[in-house]
Amino acid sequence: MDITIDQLKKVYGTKVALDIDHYTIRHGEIIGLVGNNGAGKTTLFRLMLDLLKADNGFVRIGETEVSSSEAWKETTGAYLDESFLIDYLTPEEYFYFVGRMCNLNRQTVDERLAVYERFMNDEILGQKKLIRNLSAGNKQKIGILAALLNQPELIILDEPFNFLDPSSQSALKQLLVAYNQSTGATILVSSHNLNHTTDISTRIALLEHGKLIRDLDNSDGSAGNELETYFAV
Ligand SMILES: Nc1ncnc2c1ncn2[C@@H]1O[C@H](COP(=O)(O)OP(=O)(O)OP(=O)(O)O)[C@@H](O)[C@H]1O
Repeated sequence: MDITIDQLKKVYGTKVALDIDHYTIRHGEIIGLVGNNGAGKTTLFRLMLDLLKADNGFVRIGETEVSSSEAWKETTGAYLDESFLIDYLTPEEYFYFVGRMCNLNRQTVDERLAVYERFMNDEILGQKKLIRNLSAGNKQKIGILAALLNQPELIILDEPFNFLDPSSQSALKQLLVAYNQSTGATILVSSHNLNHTTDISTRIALLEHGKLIRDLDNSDGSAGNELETYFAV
């Protein structure tokens, strides 16, 4: 299922937050989205998830414009920020709640989470703590795992390495690449960490001031140097 972005524009007052003429993401790609603060990364993800109304243009997932149908939600998993969580629930309650929305029983939820034991590192399940009392890193992990629960064909993660310790960052990279390879899913990840981005991405999109200024093939890991040079200036 390809994703098509066409003439997509979002403006706040006089500020152009995003202005992309055309961009296509092919099914199975891992796209790394990089760009300095305020470049438009989160705005792009919010438009892709129909959390924002575009001033012009559209995002299509497969044949469906995201703003005109809900069907794509069944095959899309996303975690952008803490607003995706329900902070008065325990992690288990939250996962079961998300599971129920996807018609997954508790046993299936438990089985699917068990695969990510290393990533959870004994700090998520069985803690008898509400999500609001967990560390920023563990909240981030809960959001990412909830996004994966329904085994989506498309995963969108905004700065998923934020707040994670180095071991968890490494575990997340392995987890995402393994998920992509075993399911053929498309994954979009924004990050300020160029090394992590180049480690996992097959293609890298560089956004600045709302414009897509580079579309770099990284299937052979070659985009790193160009990115280092660009950001060093
Ligand atoms: N609700 C809003 N009202 C006004 N301006 C906004 C709003 N949301 C975003 N912007 C502006 O749009 C631009 C793009 O913001 P966005 O959050 O998408 O960037 P980003 O690349 O995700 O940045 P960061 O790396 O800092 O998270 C910025 O100039 C930002 O100030």
